[in-house]
Amino acid sequence: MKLRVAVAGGVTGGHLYPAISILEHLEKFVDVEVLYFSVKGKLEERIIPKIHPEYSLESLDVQGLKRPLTTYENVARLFKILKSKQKVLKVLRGYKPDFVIVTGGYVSYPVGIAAHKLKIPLFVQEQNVVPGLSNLKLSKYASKIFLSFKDSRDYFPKKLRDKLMVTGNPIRISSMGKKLSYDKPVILIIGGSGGSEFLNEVACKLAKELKNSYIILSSGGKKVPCKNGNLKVLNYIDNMVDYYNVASCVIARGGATTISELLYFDLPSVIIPWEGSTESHQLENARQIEKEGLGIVVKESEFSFEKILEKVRECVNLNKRNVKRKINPAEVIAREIIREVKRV
Ligand SMILES: CC(=O)N[C@H]1[C@@H](OP(=O)(O)OP(=O)(O)OC[C@H]2O[C@@H](n3ccc(=O)[nH]c3=O)[C@H](O)[C@@H]2O)O[C@H](CO)[C@@H](O)[C@@H]1O
Repeated sequence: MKLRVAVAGGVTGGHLYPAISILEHLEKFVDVEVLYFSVKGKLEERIIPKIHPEYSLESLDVQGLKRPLTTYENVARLFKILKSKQKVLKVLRGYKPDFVIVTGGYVSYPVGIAAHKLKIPLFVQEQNVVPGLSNLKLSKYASKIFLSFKDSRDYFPKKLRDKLMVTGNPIRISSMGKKLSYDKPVILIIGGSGGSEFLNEVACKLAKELKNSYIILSSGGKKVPCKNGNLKVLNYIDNMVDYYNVASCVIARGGATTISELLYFDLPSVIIPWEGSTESHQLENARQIEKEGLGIVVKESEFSFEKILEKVRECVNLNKRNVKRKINPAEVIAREIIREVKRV
């Protein structure tokens, strides 16, 4: 059986990697041909050609809506989204996918709406505890809505309850097959897929204090205000699993996909959610780490370096590693999609 699938979800790694993980798991069961709607100039246009050159990319010129939603600038942005819907409709009419998957972010909206208009089965996947606007709007057209956390159920209307499935967030971690090894504990600092200047500064201060550790920082290409022998700065890490494998402690923002990865790999962590995130959703994601007893959440507004230093020392000493194999939520989602598509 060969299935044609059209996908949207990107701009940030948090939306992109779950989509790729689902596609890779679908391929374990059936042949798939993939058309990916990307956003012009964004992360997916750099990553997909590198890891899946066989996917076709269809680039859309869209921008997300600013908050508060009632700003003048949003009129032009909304117009771009509606215009891109026409392009998506045309592409989907020609491509005739068997189904469409969206994993959120503003690019998902025109693609999901077009799928609904053309009566193509639509699957929505949400990473965050607090669902994103596009996914919420599209949920009423979806055949199934896959949720990462059960707390998300309350955000959807009661009449959609039957379509909701709590699966966990698909984990897509690339390995270079290269075993890294360090002779001191490794503290991995990731400011999400775009980096965080705030965490870059924290990394500098920690490197100065914790001489008996290596600090590895994914900086997102943002400014790092120091150079230090035990601080290794990478603009972007292509093989996260290799670094997760050697990390004793991870310091991160509250992006849902990073949080899910930390939970999946049972990595002790200190989470400092980005407070500018829409509806403070990063704080809600981060709380899941505390719920599982895997780490601690420190609010940026209550931040003090001394507190972080103390928490990082505790985190490095935790050494909690649950090596038992877990089922990747992507596998559950892939099986469910195939079951649904066969039913139609
Ligand atoms: C600024 C912004 O809009 N942030 C949102 C975005 O975050 P963002 O893209 O930062 O999302 P996450 O932290 O959830 O995920 C980042 C992903 O990129 C990967 N990675 C990261 C750094 C690196 O060097 N290499 C690498 O591969 C991580 O392993 C992870 O898979 O999507 C998340 C999931 O919807 C949301 O919760 C975040 O609030």
